[in-house]
Amino acid sequence: MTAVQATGLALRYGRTTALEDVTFTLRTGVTGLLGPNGAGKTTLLRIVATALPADGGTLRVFGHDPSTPPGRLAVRRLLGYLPQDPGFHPSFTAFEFVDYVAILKELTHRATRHTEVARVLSAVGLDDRRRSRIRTLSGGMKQRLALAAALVGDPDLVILDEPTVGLDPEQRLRFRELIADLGERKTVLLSTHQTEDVMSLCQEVVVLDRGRVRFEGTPTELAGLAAGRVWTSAAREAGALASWRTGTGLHRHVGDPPSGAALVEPSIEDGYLTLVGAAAEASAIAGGAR
Ligand SMILES: Nc1ncnc2c1ncn2[C@@H]1O[C@H](COP(=O)(O)OP(=O)(O)OP(=O)(O)O)[C@@H](O)[C@H]1O
Repeated sequence: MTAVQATGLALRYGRTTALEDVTFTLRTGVTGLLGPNGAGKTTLLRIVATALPADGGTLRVFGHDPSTPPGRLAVRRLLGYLPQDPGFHPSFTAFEFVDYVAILKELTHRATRHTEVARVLSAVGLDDRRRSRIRTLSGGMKQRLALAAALVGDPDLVILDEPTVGLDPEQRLRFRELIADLGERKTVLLSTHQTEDVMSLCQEVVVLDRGRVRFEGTPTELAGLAAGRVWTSAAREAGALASWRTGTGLHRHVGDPPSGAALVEPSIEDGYLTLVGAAAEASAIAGGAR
């Protein structure tokens, strides 16, 4: 079932074009949103989460149109959103904060609501900190608290803006399990800079670059963009789109391989670099030609 259909979305901040002609579809499962800094990911998530109206294009969330007040309300009832900078009241306890969000989400029956708040706090591993004041929590704990708030009420669409930032490896693993389970039943849109998150969690991936969709497909298809374009060698090679020294001491390169290069299996990161690196190179050439 189509959960979100975005067609030709556009948004400008003054003279900055943040999004242009953005079209994509989300269904049940986890979709990763990748893109360089400033690509427009947060802007897009805010639009889908009804926190920001688009300047152009159409958006349907479970058939509702968020550009109308009743449509917006209907979408908000089905939505959980973890923004990039969640605002916390530092003197609330963890429990009070999630309980407050649950009230806003119209969970009016006190006992049922409290059971639900306890459920999501437990799901993010904050059982033992439920009575702690938010100001006493670590950065990673606050991130998990924001995730709990996004999950309260079991929403059908969950939008997560860089949810793994600040999580330690164990918590990241736990987060992936939680989101993978959620993706069995719900629609999850997840913005991240971690290609590992995409590899281990996402059935679909959308790559944004400079406000435009550069790719929409599966993680395997994204990796496939770099097929025949990744190689290793003992020394750095100047002609590659991207090169880095790996832990083994070998240099890994993405780009046009020289003849006889030792080709290796591409990863999602290689596919992403092929896409974004090629676009950056093309715009540099276009800029240079002017
Ligand atoms: N409130 C704003 N006013 C003016 N320009 C903005 C505003 N918010 C974002 N921008 C600009 O819009 C573009 C897209 O920004 P956005 O935050 O959506 O990107 P992003 O992909 O989420 O980046 P990051 O990965 O760094 O979080 C950037 O050029 C940014 O500078």
